[in-house]
Parts: sequence; C-alpha cells; structure tokens
Amino acid sequence: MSVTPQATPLITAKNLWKKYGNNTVLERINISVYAGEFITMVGTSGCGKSTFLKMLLGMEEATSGELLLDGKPIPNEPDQSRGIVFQQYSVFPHLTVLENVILAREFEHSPLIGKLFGGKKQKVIDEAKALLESVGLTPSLAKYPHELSGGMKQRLAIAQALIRQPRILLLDEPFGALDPGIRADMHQLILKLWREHNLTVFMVTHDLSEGFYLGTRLWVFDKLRRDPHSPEAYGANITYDLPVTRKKTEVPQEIKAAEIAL
Ligand SMILES: Nc1ncnc2c1ncn2[C@@H]1O[C@H](COP(=O)(O)OP(=O)(O)OP(=O)(O)O)[C@@H](O)[C@H]1O
Repeated sequence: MSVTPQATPLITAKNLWKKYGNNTVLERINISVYAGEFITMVGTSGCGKSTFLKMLLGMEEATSGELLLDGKPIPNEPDQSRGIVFQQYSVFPHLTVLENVILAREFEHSPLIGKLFGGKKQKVIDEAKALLESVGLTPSLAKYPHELSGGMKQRLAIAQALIRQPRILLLDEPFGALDPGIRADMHQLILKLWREHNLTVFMVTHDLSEGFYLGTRLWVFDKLRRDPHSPEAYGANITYDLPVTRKKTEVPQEIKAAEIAL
C-alpha cells in the first residue's frame, strides 16, 4: 500500500507570541500556510500585522513559540527566499529604474562589493530588463524614481523584490497610497506575477474588498481578550481564517460588520 506523503507547510506558526517590553502584540498564533496560497491580512491599526510580516522576513524574532519555514526555524535575518514591498516607496532615488533592479540582484551575488562584471553582469541586465518588461516599465528603464508616478514606483519596488526570485512575497499595504484606477491595474499585475512566479504571498491591506478580491485566504487580526485598564496586556490573534472560494468581490456578512473598525 502506498502512502501519499503529507506536504510540509511552507510556513508554520506554533503558539507564536510577540512582545515589545510589556506590550503584547501577538499571542497564540497557530497557522499553516502551503506553497501557492495568497494570504491577505486585515485588522485594526496597531494590532500587529506589520510585525507578523517582519517576523516572516526575519527582521523581528518571536518572543516565544515557533515560526517555521519548510519545517525549520525561519532564518533570523532577511534572505533571498523572502522579498518585501512596503507602502512607502523603497527605491534608491539616485539610481535609474534599471540600475535599481540590477543593484538588488548584484547584492545577492556579491554582497561584499555589490558589483558584477562581464558576462555575469550582462546576464543580470537581461534578467532585470525582462522583469521590468513584465511589470510594464520598459519605457522607463532610464528614468529616475522622482520621474515616476506612485504606481510606477510600486511596480519598480515589486521588480526589485522579484529579481532575487523569492518564494515568498511580503506586501505591506503596497497599494494603500495609490488612486483607485491605478490600484485596479496593480491588482491585475500582482495576480499575474503571483501565478507566473509561483509565489506564496502575504499581504497586509486596510481594504477588505481588496483582501477578498486578491486573496485565496483572508485573515482577520483582532484581540480576543482585552483589559481596559491595561491595553497592552493582551495581544492580537487570527480571529477569522477564511478560505476565499466565493465570488471574489463578495464580503461575508459576519465580518462586514467589523469593516468599519478596520
Ligand atoms: N520596533 C518596535 N518597538 C516597539 N514597539 C513596536 C515596534 N514595532 C511595532 N511596535 C508596536 O507593536 C504594535 C503593532 O504594530 P504594527 O505596526 O505591527 O501594527 P499594524 O497592525 O501593522 O498597524 P497599522 O495597520 O497601523 O500599520 C504597535 O503597538 C506598535 O507600537
């Protein structure tokens, strides 16, 4: 009799807690996430969504509990397996669009000197150009960030994250500062890149509709326990973990009521 092996989750959290001093930010987080999922994360301001992303990136360590990548403790510093895009544009202002993407790749290959030469350099240039084409920036290769719109800057930030071929893409409100029309274009782009690059995505958003539209699974962060005399005593948990199989734009009734608070 053959036994079908159970796939190891890409990310597992086991009784994960995060505290800053006496401030309990996250408590008792238990989740498993498989390769290819698109997790969207909503919750009130300050409830620890960005902190959770930073822990996935390796910028912050758990206070207790386990956070595993492929069943092993997640490396406690950022590496090539995980890329991140923030709401505020994180590109180098003194470099062109093409140079910004090349630099991200050069640091990966040659972190001490940050420079590649000859054939290797040409290969990186070709890869960067191909990626910039896939995010729609081919006409802007020689432009500097100040010459780009907000949407174009975010396209560049996404290309910078993807040039290192991460398996996991972390997005911290990447479209929060963009106009609605531009945001709709970015939604199509991120869905295309998610499929083409076989990514697992964790995305923080304040827009519940966006969360339902993009995600295959939506998490709501909230506090289950509160002490009005000691607001920092308890941390947030994932209070809803919803598979998004319904019509993508429909928000379920039970959390529609909570939308005002997000
Ligand atoms: N480096 C830090 N040192 C101390 N406290 C921190 C640090 N980073 C975050 N915090 C605290 O952790 C809590 C959660 O912050 P976090 O940014 O993760 O929330 P969030 O849910 O992402 O909020 P928002 O939706 O407003 O971005 C806040 O109380 C914040 O003040």
